[in-house]
Amino acid sequence: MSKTTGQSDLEQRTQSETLLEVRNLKKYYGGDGFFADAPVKAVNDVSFQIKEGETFGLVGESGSGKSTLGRTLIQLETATEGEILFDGTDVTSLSGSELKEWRRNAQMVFQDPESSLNDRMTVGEIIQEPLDAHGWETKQERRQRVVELLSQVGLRKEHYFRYPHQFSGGQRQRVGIARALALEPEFVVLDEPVSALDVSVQAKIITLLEDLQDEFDLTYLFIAHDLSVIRHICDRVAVMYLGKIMELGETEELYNDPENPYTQSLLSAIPRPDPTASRERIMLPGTPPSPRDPPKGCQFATRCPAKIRPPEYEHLDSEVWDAIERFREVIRERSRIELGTSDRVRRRLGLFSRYDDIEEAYEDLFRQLDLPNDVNEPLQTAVEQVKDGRPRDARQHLHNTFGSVCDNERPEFHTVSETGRQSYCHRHMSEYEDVEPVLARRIDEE
Ligand SMILES: Nc1ncnc2c1ncn2[C@@H]1O[C@H](COP(=O)(O)OP(=O)(O)OP(=O)(O)O)[C@@H](O)[C@H]1O
Repeated sequence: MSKTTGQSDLEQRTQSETLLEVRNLKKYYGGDGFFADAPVKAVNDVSFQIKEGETFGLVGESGSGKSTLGRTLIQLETATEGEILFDGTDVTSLSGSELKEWRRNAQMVFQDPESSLNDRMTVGEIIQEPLDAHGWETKQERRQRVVELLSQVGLRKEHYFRYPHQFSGGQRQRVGIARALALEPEFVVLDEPVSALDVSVQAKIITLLEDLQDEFDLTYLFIAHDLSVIRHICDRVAVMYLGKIMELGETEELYNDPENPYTQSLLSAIPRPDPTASRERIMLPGTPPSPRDPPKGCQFATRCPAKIRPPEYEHLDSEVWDAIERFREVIRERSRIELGTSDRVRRRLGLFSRYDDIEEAYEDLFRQLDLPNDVNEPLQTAVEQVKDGRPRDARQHLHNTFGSVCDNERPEFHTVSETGRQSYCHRHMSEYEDVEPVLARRIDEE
């Protein structure tokens, strides 16, 4: 990338061209066939752009869809729907030589250098393999290129004939990087490239990646669950949850002033050097829902500490509200279990069935709480419906009573800063209270 004097790297990258534009991308697994389960919605309608020369981060909990998104961008996976535009061409529709050319130009470095390198090949052969596959120049020039790559990633010529198992984790990752760079790609997906390494080695590999980016004008998609690594290396970052992007913007700004309740919760978990610093840890209740059955409204609705409530429950104690949300989670899970034949027979004979433990769940969650009538009645109705073998009705009943816009409608992306940061949350609409005071109140209550 050419540099203009007086501008920081970030300023230049902000102004630079879009390398890749992702539009409404979906990647579902399974779900084909009449009797199949619902598909796993690993990536569920995401749109963003990656600029030339930047490092774009993807962060989020395990299972949020980061690797699937990375693999789909370089066409190791076929997109279910949507577009990935590179130079105006949709790479999801490529085939034959055009697809081969895109695969040359877009490479991937994997998390685990242990298993991603073939232990029966020498390091030289491993790095040379993509050159051979693409018929790059002559055999002698390929050998020469490998020697050059070894030196570029900080290895030596004599390493050519060694085997991966003779190398340390850091050295193996250098081999993985050399292999990815062999065909001079423009775009590299780095999928947790340092998470399997010791901390001291991590720093060296990150420095190497930064140096290589400058030297070869590379654009990176950097995937990690480690928030500190992302903060260190990425210009911009997208925070993912259950297949969706929740917030996207410049890294420093997003880390200093997160706007989305999910980003706030995620960042609050980073240990702070100063224990008296103001940000309190937000404990997320429950577990992420199944990606086969994601919430219909906001993906984060079932766990959100700033969830919008129906007006009549606005002032309900947070402890009671959280217990209602957990109870809804239990019922949601019940409604996904189909009772087997023996369980159905047991129920008909009046014996204990898997649905009967709903009373226990109710007791565990609400025993110690003082429940107003307009809360307890719908809960009791739901308990009876589950015991009666109708968990789906119970789920719907609780949805009708306690559901809000967060359960019913997908949020829009809202611009939440002057630099154009985007956040996916209903609370950014003027008719609702902002996220910040709601979370502050909750933390005070705890
Ligand atoms: N080949 C596959 N077949 C079926 N489901 C899959 C497949 N690959 C991923 N998934 C599912 O897709 C969802 C997203 O997985 P993915 O690996 O992309 O998440 P991730 O954020 O990268 O998590 P991790 O950090 O644990 O790798 C998960 O629910 C996962 O189980």
